[in-house]
Amino acid sequence: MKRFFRGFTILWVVWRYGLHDMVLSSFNHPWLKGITRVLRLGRNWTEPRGQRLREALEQLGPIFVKFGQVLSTRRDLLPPDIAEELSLLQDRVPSFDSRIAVQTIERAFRKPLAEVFVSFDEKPIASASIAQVHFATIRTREGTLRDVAVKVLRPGMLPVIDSDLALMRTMAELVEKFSADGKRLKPRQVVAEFDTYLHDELDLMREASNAAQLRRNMEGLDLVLIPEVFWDFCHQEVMVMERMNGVPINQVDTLRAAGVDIPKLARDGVTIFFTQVFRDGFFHADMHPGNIQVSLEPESFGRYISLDFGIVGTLTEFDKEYLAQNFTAFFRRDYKRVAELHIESGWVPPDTRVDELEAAIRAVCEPYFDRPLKEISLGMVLMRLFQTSRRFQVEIQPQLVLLQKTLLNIEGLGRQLDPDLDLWSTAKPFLEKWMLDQMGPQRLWRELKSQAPRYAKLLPDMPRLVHQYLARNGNGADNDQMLKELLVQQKLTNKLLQIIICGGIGFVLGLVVLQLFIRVRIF
Ligand SMILES: Nc1ncnc2c1ncn2[C@@H]1O[C@H](COP(=O)(O)OP(=O)(O)OP(=O)(O)O)[C@@H](O)[C@H]1O
Repeated sequence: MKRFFRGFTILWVVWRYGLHDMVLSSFNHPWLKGITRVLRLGRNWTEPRGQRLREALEQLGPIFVKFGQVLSTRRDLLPPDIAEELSLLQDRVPSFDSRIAVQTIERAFRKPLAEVFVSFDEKPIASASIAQVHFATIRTREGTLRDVAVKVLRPGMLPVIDSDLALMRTMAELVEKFSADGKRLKPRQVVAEFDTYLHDELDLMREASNAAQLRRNMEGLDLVLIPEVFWDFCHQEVMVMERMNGVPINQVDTLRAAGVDIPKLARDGVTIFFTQVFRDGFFHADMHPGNIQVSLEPESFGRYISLDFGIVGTLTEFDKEYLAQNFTAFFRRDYKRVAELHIESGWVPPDTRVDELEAAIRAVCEPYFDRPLKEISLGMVLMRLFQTSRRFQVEIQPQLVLLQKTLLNIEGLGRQLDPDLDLWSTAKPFLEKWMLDQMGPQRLWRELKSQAPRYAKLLPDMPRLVHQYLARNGNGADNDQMLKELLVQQKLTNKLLQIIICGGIGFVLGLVVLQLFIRVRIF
């Protein structure tokens, strides 16, 4: 019954903002076009379609607002006017009663609030659709007092999410079935991705583990602070972390007045992102200004503070290679290579013609070279590349779309701080290092090192294994014969080892020469 009323509300909002007109007019069945005309009832909407969609989503509540926010990042799928308008969506939701937050904490830890925290500020400092944040103080196992931020999930979200998602799935199926654009927009896939995203956000243990991993990865870099997670105080619905103290990144005047080197800050942002992408393959993917602050504390002055670890992206070696090779081929204007890379990846249907794909990529990328290098947006290049690839039925992996969206955020942020930021020059050393790392002796050494424990375990066992084998397979003449065979085999193995060592030395020398070549030619 509840779902019926919710469905009815959605239909009403859709009609009120004229969204049916937008959706139905794209449907290719004549009878649906007829219904559109009837439903229009002589009304005409003066506001742009993007604005109407945004207002409708705001009216439908936080889950739809989140959906719009996530959708706004899919610029590869949406027309620019809609994507732009959806990016203005903000989940301005009233905070929930702090008594409910306290109840959630007490239920999670099965003890009164006063036994969990030394002090707890009942007034939330931030509130969003899924969670709200309170400040508190804890006593750690070592007995020290620490100031913390406590993120508490909004209660009762799961049934609301599940019911709204069920309705979204039905709408997606309809759009996919009847709309002319249905196949291209992949609405069911988009809703499925959103489903995973929302359910992930509902598990704060997951967010806490993302934070811990990112903190470990960023330790040596000295450019960004990530709050420490206090695992003894974490639960699926409650996350307790070190309280950070910084100035939001968009308060540039405050930062400048405090003496922060703003152009360096812009470069550091790019460095952090590319380190996360190319070194770690694990990146913060929710880089909106609300989640980024800058420390003004003397011991960490001018360093970034990163918050909110609900969305992270992970990249495989294959993804990284795809990115690095595409970027470098793009900057050499080698569009044939870009097309070949897409075909080699196996994402393009086998009957695709390389020359057609190459021509399409050239048409998309070439206009960028009209601008100075510092004005080129890697995020835009990637987006155009994905859009072009889609026309050739290339399935772009979701993690790469997430990366492209984050790249756009980083670039936007970087250029807001320093309009002269040359993204390519800042990114180049990473790609260079990564490419050398992939082909160089370091890789060989790393592989050998990672296999070493296996050999270290096998070698001491060898005599025992040989003895066992001989014992099991009889004695006397048979054993003599077997020992002879073993000696022959050992000789062969020695020969083989000599060949491998010589070959290895030759290979390493070859790689060194190749590296020198890459240094000179590629970059
Ligand atoms: N460790 C922390 N120390 C200090 N303040 C924090 C900390 N974590 C979060 N906050 C504050 O709470 C706000 C909301 O936190 P966070 O972004 O993690 O919540 P959210 O519910 O995921 O919000 P949204 O989805 O809108 O980004 C932050 O913008 C920041 O002001």
